[in-house]
Amino acid sequence: MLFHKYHALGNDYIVIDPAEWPESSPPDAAAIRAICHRNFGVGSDGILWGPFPTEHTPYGLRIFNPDGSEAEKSGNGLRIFARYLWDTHQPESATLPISTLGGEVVATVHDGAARVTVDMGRVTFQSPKIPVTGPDREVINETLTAGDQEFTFCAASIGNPHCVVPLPEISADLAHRYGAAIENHPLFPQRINLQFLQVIDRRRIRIEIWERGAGYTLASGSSSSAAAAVAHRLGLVDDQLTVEMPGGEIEITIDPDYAVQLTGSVNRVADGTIDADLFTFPRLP
Ligand SMILES: N[C@@H](CCC[C@H](N)C(=O)O)C(=O)O
Repeated sequence: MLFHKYHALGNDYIVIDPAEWPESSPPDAAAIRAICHRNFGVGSDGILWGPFPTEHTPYGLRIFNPDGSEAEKSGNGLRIFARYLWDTHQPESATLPISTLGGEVVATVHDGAARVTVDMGRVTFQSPKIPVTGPDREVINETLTAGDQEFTFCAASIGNPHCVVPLPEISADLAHRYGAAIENHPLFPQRINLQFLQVIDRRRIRIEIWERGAGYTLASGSSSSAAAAVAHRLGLVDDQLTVEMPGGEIEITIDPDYAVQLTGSVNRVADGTIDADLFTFPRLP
């Protein structure tokens, strides 16, 4: 059972290639939780299962969170997967069409594979598409209560769902304190990824992230895309900007139709073998 570990700005993923796995289906939720566990497993912010052939591309990808749930899209997961394909599958072109549950995207590997760009698709703020409960509307500057605090938020989807909370100052502590309550808020029937957003200037924002199914992470590509698109929609930033996260920086371009392109580094960490003994531990905390 081979695995390949990469990180994109500290957002780490394990690639499991179906061609190297003993079963034809991906590991089940319990096995995913064990593999991703930071103490009892290999440790990662998720699992990338692919490539497998689809109707439109040889590069099908399924993305799993460390709690065993499946995500529609992941910006850093896609960038890592493109780098994995480049490292191991000898693709004819550095531009790779990849199919996810959240739609088809195109990734481009460049700078000797040190950096990867992904055309993430279009951001929508429309409630049924995210989804957010209540009437059909753009979810801009609404309020929610989490624990002891009321927040003004915007919601967006770029294939997967995001809640963006703009504030004058942000901290990792905010994400840790309110992340789980907002992820599981009744407004969001499929749960949600959360970003606290601080606008530095018209070309730079900072975010702190709480990911659905993963918790606090050092970086997130779809979160960067959603937060940048919200900041642009609110008129606070230009259409080209840098997103600062605890793990590093991503460059974003936003088209007039809110199609988002993101670029940043990807690093290869390790190739290894998962031992069957990992799955025998009776109960993970
Ligand atoms: N780290 C990712 C997002 C992964 C999926 C997310 N947790 C979800 O459930 O939607 C990224 O880089 O976009």
